[in-house]
Amino acid sequence: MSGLHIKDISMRFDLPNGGSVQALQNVTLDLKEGDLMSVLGPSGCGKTTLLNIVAGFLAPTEGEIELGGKTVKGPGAERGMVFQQGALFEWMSVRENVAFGPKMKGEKEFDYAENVDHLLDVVGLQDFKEKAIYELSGGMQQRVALARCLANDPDVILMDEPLGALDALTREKMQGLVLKLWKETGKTIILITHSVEEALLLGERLLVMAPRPGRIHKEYRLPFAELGVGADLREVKKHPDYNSTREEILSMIWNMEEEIMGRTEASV
Ligand SMILES: Nc1ncnc2c1ncn2[C@@H]1O[C@H](COP(=O)(O)OP(=O)(O)OP(=O)(O)O)[C@@H](O)[C@H]1O
Repeated sequence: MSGLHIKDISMRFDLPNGGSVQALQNVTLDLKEGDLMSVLGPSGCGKTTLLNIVAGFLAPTEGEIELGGKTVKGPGAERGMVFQQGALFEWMSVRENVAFGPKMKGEKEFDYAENVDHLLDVVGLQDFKEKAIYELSGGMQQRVALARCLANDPDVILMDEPLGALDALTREKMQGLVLKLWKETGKTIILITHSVEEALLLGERLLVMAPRPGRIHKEYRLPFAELGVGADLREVKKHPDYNSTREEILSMIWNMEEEIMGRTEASV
């Protein structure tokens, strides 16, 4: 893969009442192989729309996505998606869920079985391979979702609030796992989150988006993801720049939301 290029993307949704919503306007972004980017921004700033366009689920009104020199024209195995709730196959075992992609590609079990076992070990599910999905906790289900995504060996992993439904402790453990997977696999990862703390920890690049129209507001390059690999994330949060960057971003998003509220109240 020679990089992911988001080239001057705009997205307008036409509404049934004849109006329209400009969900994204002129978004341009280049990611190189192995980049870990988190995306933050107030509700409605187009984060999910952007991810869906990169995934190929939506075609932009203007602009294009290029991955490895090829224009994205729809979904493809080189882009894996992890959702907030695992979107797993409830009736299959953990192992069957992870093996699903390679099986659908027509690979022989003999060829993929070892990798599936390895991935389940990597995400810490070695003792749960034969369990049914409904027997697992939310955190474990997200581990399955990560392993299932990796089993397809995508170049780019797109995560839409992957840890948003988890309790605080499980979420912290999973943040460590995301960092470990990023380092060990060298995949390019884009992760949407509503948590400023999570965005700081899981973004060596952190993108703040602004709404109406959805656009890039500011990008940060941060040391915390690199420092967090294999480390205690609570220690990373003691870095002298962590709190100041968090406060800066919180104020930025707070001000955007105040502005939206002001506009909404003025228009009532
Ligand atoms: N299918 C659609 N039809 C009409 N409008 C849409 C559609 N999808 C998204 N929008 C609008 O586009 C804008 C961006 O939505 P999007 O879901 O991408 O934002 P977001 O930043 O992911 O929000 P949130 O943080 O609340 O999930 C919003 O105003 C939303 O209402």
